[in-house]
Amino acid sequence: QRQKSQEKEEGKHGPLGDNEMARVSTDKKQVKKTGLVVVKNMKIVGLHCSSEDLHAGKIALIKHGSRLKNCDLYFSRKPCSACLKMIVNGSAFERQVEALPEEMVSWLEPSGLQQVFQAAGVNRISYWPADPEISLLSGASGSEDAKLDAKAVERLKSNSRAHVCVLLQPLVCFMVQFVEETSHKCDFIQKISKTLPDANVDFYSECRQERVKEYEMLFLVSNEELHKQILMTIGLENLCENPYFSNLRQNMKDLILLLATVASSVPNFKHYGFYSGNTEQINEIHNQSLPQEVARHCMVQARLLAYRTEDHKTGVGAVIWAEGKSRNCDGTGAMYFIGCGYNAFPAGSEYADFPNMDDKQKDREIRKFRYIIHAEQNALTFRCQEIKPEEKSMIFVTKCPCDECVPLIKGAGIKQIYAGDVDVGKKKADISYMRFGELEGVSKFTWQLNPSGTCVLEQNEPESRESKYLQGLY
Ligand SMILES: Nc1ccn([C@@H]2O[C@H](COP(=O)(O)OP(=O)(O)OP(=O)(O)O)[C@@H](O)[C@H]2O)c(=O)n1
Repeated sequence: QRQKSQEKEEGKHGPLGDNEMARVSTDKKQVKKTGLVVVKNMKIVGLHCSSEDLHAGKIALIKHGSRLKNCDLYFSRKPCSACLKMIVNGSAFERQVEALPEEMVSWLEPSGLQQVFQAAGVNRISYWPADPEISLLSGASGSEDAKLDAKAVERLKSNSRAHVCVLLQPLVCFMVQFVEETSHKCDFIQKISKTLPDANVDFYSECRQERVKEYEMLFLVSNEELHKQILMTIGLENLCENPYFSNLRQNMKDLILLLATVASSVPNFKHYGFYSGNTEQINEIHNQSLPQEVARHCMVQARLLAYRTEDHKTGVGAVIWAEGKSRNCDGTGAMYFIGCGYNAFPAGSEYADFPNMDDKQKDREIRKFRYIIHAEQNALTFRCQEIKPEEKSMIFVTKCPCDECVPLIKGAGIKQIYAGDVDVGKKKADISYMRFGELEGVSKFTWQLNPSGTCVLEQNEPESRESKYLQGLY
């Protein structure tokens, strides 16, 4: 197909010259996948990824437009000049207006000023301090274009109101250890150990090692000298001296280890995945589950969120995605982010505003359960997009939805639930999990061994379907 459209193009404009072709192909190679999180008032309002045609920053502009005003953007690579110039565009406007004499400002009012402020840009742009979006890794010393781009980025940065920075704090003490222990004990790993008691006990550590390698490849410049050169080119020469450089590398490695640990709690192991027990259900196109790799990825997002919990004992995370009717410009394909949440006391409450005892506490009045907002409830409350009844929307929850949440999820029009079912059918002291098993009209995909005995992905997922999604999610 690509060849055909290329021929068509050539018919219109004449074939591309050799130089032009070479430029196009190096351009493609230089643009590495970039992830981007858009945050407004401490709330995630967008999760994007670069696609074949567009960088993540441009996608955010297309999707949010002037709603990017006052947002914080978190990039997995330093954005290139083409993205940055658009993103800081509005902020420069605001600065100009601030500098205008008072008479001129009033002259601009009412409609003129309003327009200027509507165009105003983002607050802060943070990026991961490794290889930038226009890769400097293509040659030992980086290609000329990439270096020029890095210079342009610096220039745009120093002339913009938006604060462009690296945010990489050391993890709190014992964080990795805590995450490892909790990941090891999470419902997904527990289910494998229960259903396959003689599975290699070390499968969890093996998965973790694999993930660490994978993420180091993605996020770390393995050669330290090369990393220093990159930092120097992207204007971070002050981080190249020790102890700053070694601290930076250590913080990056710790975070990679933490991500890999969380990811290995939803492991790619044997034929485990999110499956529906009801085979009739999976035959209907609308109810088809996502490719396993994508479902696992979204569940890892939910697992990460669970660490923000305000519950002393159990963290739960939930993420809602929807699939539009057609593939759009985002690297996440037709899938787009709706909202996310974790279990916590009502937003804005202070420490000790509410009781926080668990069900072991005899006095029922000081137990937490009447006050804690469940992860699914927060995801629904703080969603940034509407849930459209005609679209396939899905929620990923790290724990089985309880009786309070099941009717909410169904009532909100969510079509699919991905969850664990370890507690299903249980009536605990304060929370019951009876309704999930009986729930109808919403497809349920629970973490289990593939009931059909073979790997569904190999059996009937054409490769294109898997890659259609995966393209964007990493
Ligand atoms: N689908 C769910 C299920 C539970 N939770 C949260 O998970 C925590 C613990 O739930 P659970 O372990 O099922 O309840 P209990 O065993 O009663 O918890 P505890 O022993 O801590 O009282 C609670 O904060 C609850 O709000 C949630 O957010 N979403």
